[in-house]
Amino acid sequence: MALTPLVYWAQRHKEIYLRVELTDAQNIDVLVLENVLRFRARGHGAKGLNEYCFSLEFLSPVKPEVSYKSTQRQVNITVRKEQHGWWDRLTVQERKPVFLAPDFDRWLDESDAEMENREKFVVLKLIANKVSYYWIVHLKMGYLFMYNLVQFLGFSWIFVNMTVRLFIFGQDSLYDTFHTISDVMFFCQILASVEVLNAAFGVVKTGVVPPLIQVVGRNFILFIIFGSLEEMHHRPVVFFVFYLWSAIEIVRYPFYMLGCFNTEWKTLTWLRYTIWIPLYPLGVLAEAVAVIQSIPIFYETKRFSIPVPKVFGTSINFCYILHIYLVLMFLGLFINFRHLYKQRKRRFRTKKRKAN
Ligand SMILES: CCCCCCCCCCCCC/C=C/C(=O)SCCNC(=O)CCNC(=O)[C@H](O)C(C)(C)COP(=O)(O)OP(=O)(O)OC[C@H]1O[C@@H](n2cnc3c(N)ncnc32)[C@H](O)[C@@H]1OP(=O)(O)O
Repeated sequence: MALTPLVYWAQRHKEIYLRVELTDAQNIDVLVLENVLRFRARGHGAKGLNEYCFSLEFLSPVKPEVSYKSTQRQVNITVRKEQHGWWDRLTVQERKPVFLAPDFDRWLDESDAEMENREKFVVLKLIANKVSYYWIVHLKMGYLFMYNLVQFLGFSWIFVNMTVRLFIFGQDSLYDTFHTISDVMFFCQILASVEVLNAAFGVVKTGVVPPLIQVVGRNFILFIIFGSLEEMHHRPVVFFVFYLWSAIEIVRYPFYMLGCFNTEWKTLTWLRYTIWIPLYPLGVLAEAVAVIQSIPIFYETKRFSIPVPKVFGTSINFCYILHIYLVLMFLGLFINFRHLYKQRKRRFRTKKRKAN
């Protein structure tokens, strides 16, 4: 006659765990049919080596798929509940079968189980946060690296091209800079607007005003003063402005590229935070010369003149706006010069502290 083994049980919100006390169990047969679990196996139980079996009709619906694992000491069975929830007891009949007892090794009451679930949830959330943080950091790094690489290639092309042409054609090269370089310069400067967005959205750790001044300032010169006035295209001032702009960028962008990998090359860092000292005032001076040279052209051609109501005259000549812009340029130079000076001090102070 088949005997009944001792069975211990515990539950979670999603599962039922059964531990059948049978050592070296063989020919195990477990199945769930119409919410009734039937177990049969041969092994060493309370009555020695024998055929053991039992059946349990569950309190609430369970999934028909059942999984079990046999170890030397016991058979562990897991049954999944059809609906997540906490059961008052295991079986339909109120009286507990005599072979069934709580598994105190795994026993949790409802609130403990909820706590366990919550802990699991918190751990999973932490893992998910870590994974998404990892992806965000790597995406940001990849994006910044590609951006800086493209700018570096663009400005290197400009700088090398202008230098080679200067060596080959000498002074003559100063007169056709716009025609040979402007397309790439337009591309790089339009792209540079991204730097304002990077600062605004916290992609890089810097204020919005310095890049905004730089982008607005340069694009004003490029599009309004050079781009819109054919008369300016052949002026040597274009050469000086483009050369000064690209001279700093072929240092700045590789510095950022290394920064994306938390790497630095001391000489490059020094150059990035030093050569702006002569280059920035020279650059703004060259831009001011360009603006001053463009004033008579705007005055004569009346280009971009702003129409006003008749009582004030016919229009405001754009050259008056340029006078105001000249003042703004030196204000902008002052703001960015101070910003870069602070960045330089911060950079070299931290370096010194790290060295100590
Ligand atoms: C409000 C509008 C008003 C308009 C008025 C217009 C007036 C215009 C007047 C002025 C016109 C100026 C025109 C420009 C002329 C010239 O350029 S002349 C040539 C010489 N120029 C220069 O030397 C300036 C070069 N430009 C710059 O240095 C910058 O553009 C800057 C905005 C002036 C300063 O850059 P900033 O990002 O603030 O400083 P950093 O120290 O370099 O960076 C801070 C941190 O951010 C990280 N970072 C920044 N950008 C990137 C990036 N692209 N990729 C990766 N990381 C980046 C950087 O690594 C720093 O991080 P930490 O290292 O952790 O500190």
